[in-house]
Amino acid sequence: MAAVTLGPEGTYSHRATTAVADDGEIDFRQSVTAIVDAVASGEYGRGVIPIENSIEGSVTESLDALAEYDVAVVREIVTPIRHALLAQGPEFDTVASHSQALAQCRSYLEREYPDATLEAVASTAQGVEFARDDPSVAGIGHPANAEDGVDLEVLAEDIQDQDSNATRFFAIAPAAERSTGGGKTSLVVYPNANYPGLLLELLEPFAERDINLTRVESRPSGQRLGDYVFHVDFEAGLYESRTGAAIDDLEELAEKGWVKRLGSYDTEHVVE
Ligand SMILES: O=C(O)C(=O)C[C@]1(C(=O)O)C=C[C@@H](O)C=C1
Repeated sequence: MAAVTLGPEGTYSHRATTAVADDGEIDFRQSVTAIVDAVASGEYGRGVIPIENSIEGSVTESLDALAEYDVAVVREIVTPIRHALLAQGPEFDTVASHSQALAQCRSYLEREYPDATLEAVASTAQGVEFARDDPSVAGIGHPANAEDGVDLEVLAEDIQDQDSNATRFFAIAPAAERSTGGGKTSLVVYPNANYPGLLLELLEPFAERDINLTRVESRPSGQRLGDYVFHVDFEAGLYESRTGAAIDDLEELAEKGWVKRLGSYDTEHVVE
């Protein structure tokens, strides 16, 4: 079953995908939304998208695409992210990378290259491609990208602002493959309401049943200012009766909006 992820070859998403692509066939898209769209339409059986980073937080395009498209989350992949600075030589004036990678190296870049122009591009691997084409550009990405094609110099390694830098990815599948088994579950809740205590009421169904929430993130609904969609992750499977009861309560609270079950899944830690 072919999988699709963020390209070109050599992105961190690509590395995470090799962990879950059964037959090794992997295609690439230039944006997370295009990946989710391709999986929702059934063009691909699997997709891998970045969700959250330990330094920079949510990948908001991914959260919004999960709220908008009908797909299932079938696995969570957590991988350490160790960035390198790659260029044809030390004389460059621009650093090109994914906005998440630039942000994860913010202190390093301000300290070592305060005058460099930072250019946000579609992915880390695309930034490295630009560096390969242009001596005035350096890329930030996985150090192994230096060896593909025309060699680049690895000017510095481990330039992320925290040694423990890690990113969480979701493997997604067409909605019909939604699983109820697995240790964690993700939901998206749109209450379409705003009153004192609403957020507290949304969290109570989990607290009452001793379900441990691992993340609550709000995103603008896009409908009007101050109106939010909530992404909720917790440690219980959809197959558990307590999860079903908690979701029943949520559906009642969100009677003017909706509750979307993204699926239950297990976590894989990929170390390179
Ligand atoms: O550009 C890449 O290599 C990606 O796979 C994207 C991405 C992200 O969006 O967070 C993935 C992992 C790292 O956190 C940096 C960038």
